[in-house]
Amino acid sequence: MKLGRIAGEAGLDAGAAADSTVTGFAIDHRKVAPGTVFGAFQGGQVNGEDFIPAAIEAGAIAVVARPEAKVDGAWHIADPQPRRAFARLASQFFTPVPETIVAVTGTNGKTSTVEMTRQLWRMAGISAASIGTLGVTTPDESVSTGLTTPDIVTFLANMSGLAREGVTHVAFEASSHGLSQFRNEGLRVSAGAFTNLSRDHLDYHADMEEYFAAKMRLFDEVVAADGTAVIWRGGEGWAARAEEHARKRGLRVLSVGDEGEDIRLVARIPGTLGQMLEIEHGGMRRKVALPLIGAYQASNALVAAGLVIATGGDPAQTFDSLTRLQPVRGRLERAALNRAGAPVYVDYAHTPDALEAAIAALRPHVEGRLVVVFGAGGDRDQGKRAEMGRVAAEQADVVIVTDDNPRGEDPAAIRLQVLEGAPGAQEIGDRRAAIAAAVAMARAGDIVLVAGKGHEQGQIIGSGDEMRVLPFDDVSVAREAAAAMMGSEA
Ligand SMILES: CC(=O)N[C@H]1[C@@H](OP(=O)(O)OP(=O)(O)OC[C@H]2O[C@@H](n3ccc(=O)[nH]c3=O)[C@H](O)[C@@H]2O)O[C@H](CO)[C@@H](O)[C@@H]1O[C@H](C)C(=O)N[C@@H](C)C(=O)N[C@H](CCC(=O)O)C(=O)O
Ligand SMILES: Nc1ncnc2c1ncn2[C@@H]1O[C@H](COP(=O)(O)OP(=O)(O)OP(=O)(O)O)[C@@H](O)[C@H]1O
Ligand SMILES: N[C@H](CCC[C@H](N)C(=O)O)C(=O)O
Ligand SMILES: [Mg+2]
Repeated sequence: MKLGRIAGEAGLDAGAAADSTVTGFAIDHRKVAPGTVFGAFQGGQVNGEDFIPAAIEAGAIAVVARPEAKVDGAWHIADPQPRRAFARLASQFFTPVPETIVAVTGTNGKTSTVEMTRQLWRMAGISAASIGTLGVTTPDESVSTGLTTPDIVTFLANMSGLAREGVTHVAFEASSHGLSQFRNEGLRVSAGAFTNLSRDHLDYHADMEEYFAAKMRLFDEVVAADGTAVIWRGGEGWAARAEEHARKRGLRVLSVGDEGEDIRLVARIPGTLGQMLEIEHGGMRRKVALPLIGAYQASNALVAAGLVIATGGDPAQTFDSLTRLQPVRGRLERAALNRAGAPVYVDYAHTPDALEAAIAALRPHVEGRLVVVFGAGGDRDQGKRAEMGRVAAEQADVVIVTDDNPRGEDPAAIRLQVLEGAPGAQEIGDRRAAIAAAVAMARAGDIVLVAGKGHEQGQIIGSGDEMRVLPFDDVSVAREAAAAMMGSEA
C-alpha cells in the first residue's frame, strides 16, 4: 500500500514520500523494518522522539511526530497530537476490521462486561471476540497481550486479524490509560459503555476529575457520532455526568440499573449459586435467573445486554441468554472448599470500591466469618491502599494483609500503607502463606475471599531490568492449601 493513499484517506499529507510502499507501523523503534511508518511519542519514561534517527536508520519511511520534532531522512508527518494522527493513519492500513465494535470503560467491570458481551453474541450465533485484561478471546482461544488496552499497533493488528478470521463482533476494554494515550482509535465504535467510576490510578491521573475526563474521551470522541452510550446509573454522580457527555455529543443513551430507563433492574434476589433478577425493558417485565452471584455481576451482565441490544441484538433472546452466562475467570471464582467445607473465592478486586463489591457479593452467603486476604500493587496509586484497608476492616470479619505485585517498591512499606486503614489486621507478606493461613482458619459457615489477583498468573517483583515474574496463581494456591489441610488430617 502506498503512503500517499493511506495518508490521503486519513486527511494527512505524505508529501515527497507519497509513492513509498508502507510495510507496517511501529511505535517502538526496535520494531522498525524497512518501509515502516514510525510514531514518535513523548512518553512518561522516555521521549520517543529521541529514537527517530535510529528508526530512520532501520528503514522508517515516515515519522509521525510533533511539528517541533527533528526528522532527517524520512518524511515528517507533523501533528500536534501525534498519537491521534498515527492512529488515524494506521487504521487505514490494518483492514478489514469487524463490522460491529463496542467499547467498555469504567473503573471496575470492564473485563467482566466485555467477556459477557462476547458470550451473549456467541449465544446468538455470532462470531465474536473480546479484547482486554484477559487478552484476546475468540471462540477458539484466549491469547494474552500483557495490557488491558494494548498499544495502538497491536490493537489494530488484532482487530484486522480477527476480521480475517471471520469475527464480525468485538467488545474491547478502554482503560483510562488507553484512552488518554489514543491506544484505540481509528475504528468505527458503534457503542460505548460506562460501568462506574471510583478511586484508582491516581498515580497516573492528577485527580478524579482528570481521571474522569480521560474516560469521557470515549463518549466525546471515540464512539461514532450516531452511536449509543450504555450507562449504568449509580454511583456518586459520575454516571449522570457521563450521560451529559453522551447527550452533548448527540449519542443515543441507553440507561441501565435500578434507576435505568431502558433496562431497569426492579428486583434482585440472591440465591445460593446465582440470583433472580427482575427486569423491565420496553414496557415488559421479565425474570432472569442469572447463574452468577453478587450485585456487581448483575450490573455487568445487564450492561453487556445493553451493548448487545444497542447494536441490534434481539432483546428477548439476549435476556434469555443471560441465564446461560459462564463465570468470568478470576471474578468471584470458587477455587476450593477447605476441610470444614468453607468455600474459598478468588476475585480481582484491586480498588476500594471493588473490594467492597466483592465482600458485599459474598456477605449473604456467610453464616460465620468472612476472611479476606489481599494486598495492593506496587508502582501504582498509593492513596488507594489505606482505603482498601479500611473497607476490609469495616466489611470483613478477619483481615490478612499480604503482597500483590510489589514491583519496584518495598513490599513491607506497601503493607504498612494498607494496614494504616486496617490496624487490627494480620500481616503475612508471603502470599502463599497468607492464603494457607486463611484456608486453615476457616470453619464451617465461613467464607474466604482472596482478592487482588484474580486470573493473574504471576507475582511481579522488582522493576526495569530487575523485574521478575514468579509463577503464582491464587486459584491453584488456594486449592493446594485446601488439599494440604486434608492431607494433614489423614
Ligand atoms: C504508564 C503507561 O501507560 N505506560 C505505557 C505507555 O508508555 P509511554 O507512552 O509513557 O511510553 P514510554 O515508555 O515513556 O516510551 C515513549 C515512547 O518511546 C517508545 N520507545 C521506548 C523505548 C525505546 O527503546 N524505543 C522506543 O521507541 C515507546 O514505544 C513509546 O512509544 O506506552 C507503552 C507502549 O505502548 C506501554 O508499554 C506502557 O505501559 C506500561 C508498561 C504500563 O505498565 N502500563 C499500565 C499502567 C497500563 O497501561 N495499564 C492500563 C490500565 C489497566 C487498568 O484498567 O487498570 C492498561 O490499559 O493496561
Ligand atoms: N460493576 C462493578 N461494580 C463494582 N465492582 C465491580 C464491578 N465489576 C467488577 N467489580 C470488581 O472489580 C474487579 C475487577 O473486575 P473486572 O476485571 O471486570 O474490572 P476491570 O475494569 O476490567 O479491571 P481493570 O481495570 O483491572 O482492567 C472484580 O473482581 C470485582 O471485585
Ligand atoms: N490493571 C491494573 C491491575 C491491578 C492488579 C493488581 N494485582 C496490581 O498489581 O495492582 C493495574 O495495572 O493497575
Ligand atoms: Mg480489565
